[in-house]
Amino acid sequence: MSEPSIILRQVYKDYRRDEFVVPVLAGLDLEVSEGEYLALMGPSGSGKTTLLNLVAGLDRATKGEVIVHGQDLGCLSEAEITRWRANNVGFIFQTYNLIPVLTAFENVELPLLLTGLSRKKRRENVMTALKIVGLQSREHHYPRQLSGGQEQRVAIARAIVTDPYLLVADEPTGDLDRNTAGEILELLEMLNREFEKTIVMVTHDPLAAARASRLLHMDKGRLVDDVIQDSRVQAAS
Ligand SMILES: Nc1ncnc2c1ncn2[C@@H]1O[C@H](COP(=O)(O)OP(=O)(O)OP(=O)(O)O)[C@@H](O)[C@H]1O
Repeated sequence: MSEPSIILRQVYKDYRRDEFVVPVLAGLDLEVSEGEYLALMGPSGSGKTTLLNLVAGLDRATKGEVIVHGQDLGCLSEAEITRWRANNVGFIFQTYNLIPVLTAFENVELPLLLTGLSRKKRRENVMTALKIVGLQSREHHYPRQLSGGQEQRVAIARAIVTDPYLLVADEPTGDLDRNTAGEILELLEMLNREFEKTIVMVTHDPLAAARASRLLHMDKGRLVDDVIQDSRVQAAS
């Protein structure tokens, strides 16, 4: 662990609905070190996804600072933050969000189409990512020809293909049975330990949370508990 590389200082987030203002985060402070694997838990509506979206540059704070990997996200224009996201963040969703008419290879290649990489280099990077998730033999398969667990693996390959600094995962095992969920969690843990990806994961699943190196509990937009889980492997088994 080194310098904090995600810093939230006095972060406020309100949503506006017509003339109503819904305050969700009210003065949140948080520091995450490079290489940490953070799980966010808490009741529905407590602000977990809101926090995840701010850290990933998908949404902006109403007030306060969000600094990720040395970049103050509040200083970036819309175009700059889109580019920043493409280079720095990999996204993993509960429902995989694969494009049904594209093969596994083409789905994983998508984020690389925004870069200036040659076709040959793109192919190399896609095959490396598919290999890391154990699906190099499924490159020509369409999402409907894959199991849920395999679809999530393809989605993870797509998230890592640009070699981002940060992976954000919103309920990554929410749609999977227990065994398949365990395999996906092992993969995330490997990406954290071996590839040193910083991970922020929202989850309702205590088994998933037990895999993380740090567990934050949120309630009503506040951080109410912050636990370093040194014994995460034992806790998960
Ligand atoms: N775009 C939006 N516009 C208005 N209100 C929103 C918006 N997004 C979220 N909210 C509100 O903000 C609050 C926090 O939502 P958030 O999705 O961050 O909670 P959560 O802890 O992730 O919940 P869950 O576990 O159910 O996914 C909720 O009351 C929600 O209704």
